Parts: sequence; structure tokens; C-alpha cells
Amino acid sequence: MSYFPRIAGQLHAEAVPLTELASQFGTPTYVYSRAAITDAYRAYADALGSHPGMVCFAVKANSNLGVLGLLADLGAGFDIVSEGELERVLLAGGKPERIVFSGVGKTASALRKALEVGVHCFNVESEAELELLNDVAVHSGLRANVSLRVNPDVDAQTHPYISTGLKENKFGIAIERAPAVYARAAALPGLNVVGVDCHIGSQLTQLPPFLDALDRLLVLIDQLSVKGIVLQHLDIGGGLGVTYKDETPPPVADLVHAVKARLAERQLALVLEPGRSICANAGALLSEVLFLKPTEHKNFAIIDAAMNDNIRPALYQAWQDVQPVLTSASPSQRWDLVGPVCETGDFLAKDRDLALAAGDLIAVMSTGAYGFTMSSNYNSRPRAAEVIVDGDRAHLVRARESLADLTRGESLLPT
Ligand SMILES: Cc1ncc(COP(=O)(O)O)c(C=O)c1O
Ligand SMILES: N[C@@H](CCCC[NH3+])C(=O)O
Repeated sequence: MSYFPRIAGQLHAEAVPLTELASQFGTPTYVYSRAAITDAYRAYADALGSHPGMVCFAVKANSNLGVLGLLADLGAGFDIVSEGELERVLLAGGKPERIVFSGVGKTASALRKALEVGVHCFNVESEAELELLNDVAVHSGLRANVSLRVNPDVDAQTHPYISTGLKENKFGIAIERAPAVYARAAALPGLNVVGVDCHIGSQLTQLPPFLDALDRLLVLIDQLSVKGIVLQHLDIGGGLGVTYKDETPPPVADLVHAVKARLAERQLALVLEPGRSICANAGALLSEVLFLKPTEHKNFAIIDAAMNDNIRPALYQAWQDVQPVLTSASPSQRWDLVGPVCETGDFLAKDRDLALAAGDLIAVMSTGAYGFTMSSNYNSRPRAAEVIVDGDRAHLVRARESLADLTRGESLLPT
């Protein structure tokens, strides 16, 4: 089933024609399918089944309150990396006891706030952070549940910018160092050691890197238990890839079942932190063609969405499909779809065969993850609106920014 079907020549989000969304909300607008997010979350929850554990949505992938609220209602937990993400999850009705707190640079204030609200656990990424967390906990008269994020030195075979589990990456505690850090954590009065965590990268399209990392963690878990440090949960992070073009990532169930099989008789709860695989293909960025600029060398279609709205093509040379909203009978030509931003890297797609005219609507597909969340105001462009479609209804879940929003909090120098 397609969440963005083409019906009578027109692209829809579920049952709503995209032309209607453009008239109602303008462009550029991020459009998300409620059914797509729901089904993707359920694929994880169903695969986990009765095994103890949690599916903690990685908030960085899409932190819109409407999306988080939908996931909270479905029973999701959340993986957060900042005080801001904590705030969003709480506003969306997420339960603190279903939150895991990751990130290499947690501040004392974020740690304190998270402790006070009672998050499930802290995925500690360095020895310095461990000491700080202990200090914060002792001063607050509380005890922090701790899981060390271990860097297993596994090649995730993904884009180097989104690979996180290699020795040279900034993330986690080297696996060889982990036993000593666990011993230290167990001795600190403000900490309660509960688990182990890893996250080796994003957009992984094969199982072996996940399972190699898991095998290394299981060896560590056994070494720790011999020393009397018995862990209650294993968090394998997120990272499962999606199909943008022709990638063939394993189904969610294959990943989760393979991990559960490896856990076998061990009494370990399983935590997962998927982001992209819950929402990437649940979103499309709706945009209008402003001008066509055919040149001797290249044909440029200048659209009203830009790298500030979706930076993935510029940052990772990411490929995302572009669909015309209305099917055209005119012959196609080859176009680069570029935005109005003053950067050569401002493109959303290159060399696409499309029949385009000024005023046409297009949709950049698979933009539900790391789309709006990585957007900015570069070139003083107000950020796009966000809409969730549910069947034949559309809900505006973030209004387009206004010009007044752009200068909020700024002031002229006193004269
Ligand atoms: C710690 C952590 N957990 C989960 C995720 C989510 O990853 P993905 O969106 O690839 O599932 C990320 C981002 O890569 C992350 O850094
Ligand atoms: N933002 C990246 C993924 C990084 C994941 C965060 N650890 C992307 O769009 O592909």
C-alpha cells in the first residue's frame, strides 16, 4: 500500500490531493502520513512482541509535536539528545520512564532536568560525563540509571558522515575501556548501572554490522557479569536504513528477530532507537517550481524549497525521489532542481527527467526523517509548514514561520 498514492493522475497524501494541501497551506510544506508512521512504529512493536523492552523513537529524526504525540499515543518510548528534545517529548505526552538520554555533550542542566523528571536511563558517552552525572545526582539526592554507550569499532558500511561506531568517531566509550568504566560506575554513589548501549551508524542496509556489534556487546556483558555487574538491558541503537532509490534494507522484523535470537537465554530487556525507519518514507516536501532556467549546459528548475529546508542532498549527496504532483502529457527533459539560496550546493535533486513548467507542484519524497529537523533560516528564509494527513483530513502541526519569527529576540544596538 502506498501512503502517497497517485489517483487520477494526481499525487495524494493518503486520501488528500497535494494540490489541496498547497492551496490551503502554501509551499514549501512538509507533509506526513499518519498511517505510514503508525505502521512503521507497529512493525517494531510487533517484532519486539512480548520480549521485555522498548521502542524509543529517535527524536532527532522528526521532532514535530504532532509526530511525537502520535508516537506517544502508540506507546513509543523516546531517545533524546538534548534538554530541548526532552521538553518536546514531555509536551507531547511522552512518559519519562520510557525515555533514554543519549548524546556526547549533555550539559549539567540537561542531566539535572532529566533526572528530576525521572527518565529511564542515561546512555553515558564518556568518562567525564559519568563523573558529571554522578555529581549532579548526588547533589540532587537522586540516583541515575546508567547504560554506557560502547563504541564497538564496527564498520557500519554507510556514508562516512553518518557512521558512528568506529574507533575514530567521537561517539561512545571504546569497548576495551568499557570494563574499567563500568567498575567505576558501579562504585559511584549517585549511579545505578542498568544497561549497555551502542549505535553504530545510520542508513544501514545490511544485518551483519548490527550483529557484529551485538556479538561484541554480548562478550562484554558476560565479562561484566563475572565481575558481579549484572545488566538488565541491551540497547542496540537505531540505524536501520530505508529505501530512497534502490536500497534493499532488511525488514524491521528480520533485524529484531535476529537480535532476539542472539539474546537467547539471557535475561536482557531489548531497547531500540529507530529514527529514519519510522518516518523517512512517511514524509514528502511539497514545493512549487518558481522558474525554469534552461542553459546551454544544464537545465535548472528553481523551486521554492531549498537546502535550508532539506540539507540532506547538500550534506550527504543524498538522493530523494522527485514526483510531479500532476501527471503531465508534455515530453520530459533533464533538470537539476535547485533552491533560491545563494550556494552552489543548494540543490534538492540533480539530473531528473521530468516535464516541468513554472507554477507546477513537485514533491520531494522520503523526507520525513532529518528533513524539517535539520532545516534552518539560512538566507533569512522562514521555515516550512508541517502537516499530518490522516485519511481525508489534514492537520497543520507547525505553522509556516512568519517574517516576524525571523527576527524574534534580536535587537538594534542602542544609539
Ligand atoms: C544515539 C542514536 N540513536 C538513534 C539514532 C537514530 O538513527 P536512525 O535514524 O538511523 O534510526 C541516532 C542517529 O543516528 C543516534 O545517534
Ligand atoms: N542526519 C543524518 C543522519 C544522522 C543520524 C544522527 N545520528 C541523515 O539525514 O541521514
